[in-house]
Amino acid sequence: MAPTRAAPFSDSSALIDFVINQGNGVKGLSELGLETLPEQYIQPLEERMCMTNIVPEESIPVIDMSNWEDPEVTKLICDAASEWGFFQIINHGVPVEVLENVKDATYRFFNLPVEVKNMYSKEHLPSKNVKFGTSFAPHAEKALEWKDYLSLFYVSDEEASTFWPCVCREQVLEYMKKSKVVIKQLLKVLMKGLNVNEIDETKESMLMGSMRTNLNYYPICPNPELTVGIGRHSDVSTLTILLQDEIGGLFVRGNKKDSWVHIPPIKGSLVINVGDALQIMSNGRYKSVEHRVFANGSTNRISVPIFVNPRPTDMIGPLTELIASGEEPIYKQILYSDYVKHFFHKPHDGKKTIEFAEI
Ligand SMILES: CC(C)(COP(=O)(O)OP(=O)(O)OC[C@H]1O[C@@H](n2cnc3c(N)ncnc32)[C@H](O)[C@@H]1OP(=O)(O)O)[C@@H](O)C(=O)NCCC(=O)NCCSC(=O)/C=C/c1ccc(O)cc1
Ligand SMILES: O=C(O)CCC(=O)C(=O)O
Ligand SMILES: [Fe+2]
Repeated sequence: MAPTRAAPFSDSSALIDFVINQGNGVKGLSELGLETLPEQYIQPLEERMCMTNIVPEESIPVIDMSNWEDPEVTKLICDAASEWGFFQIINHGVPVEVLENVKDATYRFFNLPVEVKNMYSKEHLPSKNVKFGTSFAPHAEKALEWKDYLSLFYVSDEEASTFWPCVCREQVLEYMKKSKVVIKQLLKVLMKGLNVNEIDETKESMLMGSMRTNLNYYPICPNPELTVGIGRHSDVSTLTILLQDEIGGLFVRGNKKDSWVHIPPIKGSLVINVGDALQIMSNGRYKSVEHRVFANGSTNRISVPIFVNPRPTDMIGPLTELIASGEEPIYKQILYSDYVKHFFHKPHDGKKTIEFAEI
């Protein structure tokens, strides 16, 4: 590790150049051994961890998927999706070694030399489906987030073998493939909870027509209390399947006013959350809930979400079955790629994205 330095950058543009343009990311910053957090990462007071009202006595449901068709289990799933928007699943059928392999692969990717990782940045790769980046929307954010990521949009195995980094390709593909079984089970249960008993081809495309896996890397941070790993947001997916490591730091908005609830790591479990697309399709019945990730002062952390999405070309809106049964639609029909573009073009701002779809 380089000797400890307080402020190695002459000005703000030198730091931005190092982190974003040269592709060193926050991992590069972290490895400089900075004593203090660069000011670009200092979040407004209200977004910081010290201002957060954490409720230790609450926790999201943990659901055993062994008997996923049992009415008691299906009720737990539907209730969790409408009350919390988040739950953890155990005995979900995705082999532990598949999960361990994808975590190892995440470290392998981020430990590559900067020049190699940089080949996967937007500027350097001809494919739009692979993106190595940092923070969320660095050109639009007032304060940056302490996170680097690799985002992999799945098109086909052939496309992946051409463009995805070979150090993680097979492991991510296997993780996606093995997760599909439990994704289908969850969607079947959630649709049944809305009295939608058949998932035909059109509906399957709307629910899970495209998938994106992100490898998130949150390096050790000086002054973690001043910044965030990821700011408050809800996902724009239908469902997100999240693998986190044993470090912790993911918080979800609780049911009490202004409260936040920690999602404790459980070995072998997966965190499931409802995204905006499912909130829209269920006409508000299932909730996509704000969540955020704290920065950590002593340990690197990784997480690997699979975002299960409609296809970019799908029109999404409240399901016809719900409207036919007499419900008043609260969301309009929108082109899914317009919704996602709206999300990516602005900094994280909690639950605001969904206003784009409101009538
Ligand atoms: C609308 C997309 C995303 C892009 O369309 P495009 O017209 O080809 O436009 P660009 O590729 O130029 O991307 C538009 C902007 O979004 C940015 N972007 C394009 N994917 C990405 C990307 N995965 N990451 C972070 N910027 C991106 C991209 O860099 C660019 O930023 P900028 O150059 O500043 O205009 C299109 O690929 C699409 O419809 N994809 C399929 C659906 C899809 O990916 N859904 C997303 C599910 S992801 C999700 O639920 C949550 C993600 C999330 C991620 C990070 C968080 O911190 C929190 C949550
Ligand atoms: O790192 C985590 O635990 C959560 C990541 C997340 O919310 C996201 O990538 O959308
Ligand atoms: Fe998220």
